[in-house]
Amino acid sequence: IVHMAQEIKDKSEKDYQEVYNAIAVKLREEDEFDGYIGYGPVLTRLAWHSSGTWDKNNNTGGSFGGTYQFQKESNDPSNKGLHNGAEFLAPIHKQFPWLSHGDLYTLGGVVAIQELQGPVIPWRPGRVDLPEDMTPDNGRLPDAVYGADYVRNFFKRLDLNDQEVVALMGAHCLGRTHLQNTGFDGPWGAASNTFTNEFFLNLLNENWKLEKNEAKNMQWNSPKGYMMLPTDHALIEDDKYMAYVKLYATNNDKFFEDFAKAFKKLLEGGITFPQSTPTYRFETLDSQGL
Ligand code: HEM
Ligand SMILES: Nc1cccc2nccn12
Repeated sequence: IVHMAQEIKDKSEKDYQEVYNAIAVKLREEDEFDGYIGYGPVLTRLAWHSSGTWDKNNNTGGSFGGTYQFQKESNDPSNKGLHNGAEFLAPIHKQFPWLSHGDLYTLGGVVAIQELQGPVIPWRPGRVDLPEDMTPDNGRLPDAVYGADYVRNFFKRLDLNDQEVVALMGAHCLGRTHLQNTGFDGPWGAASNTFTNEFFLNLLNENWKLEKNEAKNMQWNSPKGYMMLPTDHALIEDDKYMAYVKLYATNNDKFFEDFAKAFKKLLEGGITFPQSTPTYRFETLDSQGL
């Protein structure tokens, strides 16, 4: 299967910056969601989950077709809680009906990362809505209970290597786990809505204890009230992953640079873009003085 992005002839950078700004203003205004964490984290997770269904071996799934809009995909148990992000974006889709669902879900993640003071994520438009019968099966997203070998093998299907996997996992600096969504709890300490390299600093500096949580799942907890999933902790159990954890803990610029590249790659998995498609680097509200 080839997913060829369509050439968008009648929309300019200004039009897409207008969509970016509409999402960013709504994000700034609706700050009370999830105990004043806001919608940034769940929008980031929605962009990742709508892209993470891709299978490089047969080029099915991925962000191209916007199939998260169909219940078969949004009701995947792996997607529990993401409806909050989709409901946040619904009015944006009404305001800009020319934007495809695939472009909407991925752009939402770009806005979230950039407005939470993360790196600029280069982004290309042109994803095309696919019919419901092209929705990939459930079960393509990762479980949290396994170790390094599982993580490494899982991300091979998304064509992502050790360095890209560690960089991307840094997005777990955002938001929180919710017992009612995934059976993981915490952090009891302040959950963050600012994009930093603290995930890596916490991994290296906290005193982690493996404990059974209220949902009978094992998770790593620290005295300061932070938590890590088994798949998070796996990054300091494996020498190859550990080298990148240390790199990103000590070099925030390198983390930002590598995260931006890996997140773009994740959001574009399986898509062929025409040579003529521009790559947009959007301004944040702050940098526009808005
Ligand atoms: C081994 C791979 C991964 C696993 C097993 C995993 C698992 C999880 C789990 C269990 C949660 C808690 C969800 C909830 O209870 O509401 C979560 C949250 C989150 N994940 Fe991941 N994740 C993985 C990779 C990623 C990647 C690659 C990204 C983005 C680049 C990401 C971004 C997020 C964000 C932003 C949240 C917070 C969501 C919120 O606060 O509502 N995760 N993840
Ligand atoms: N915030 C958050 C979300 C998901 C996973 C995770 N591990 C450590 C922190 N964290």
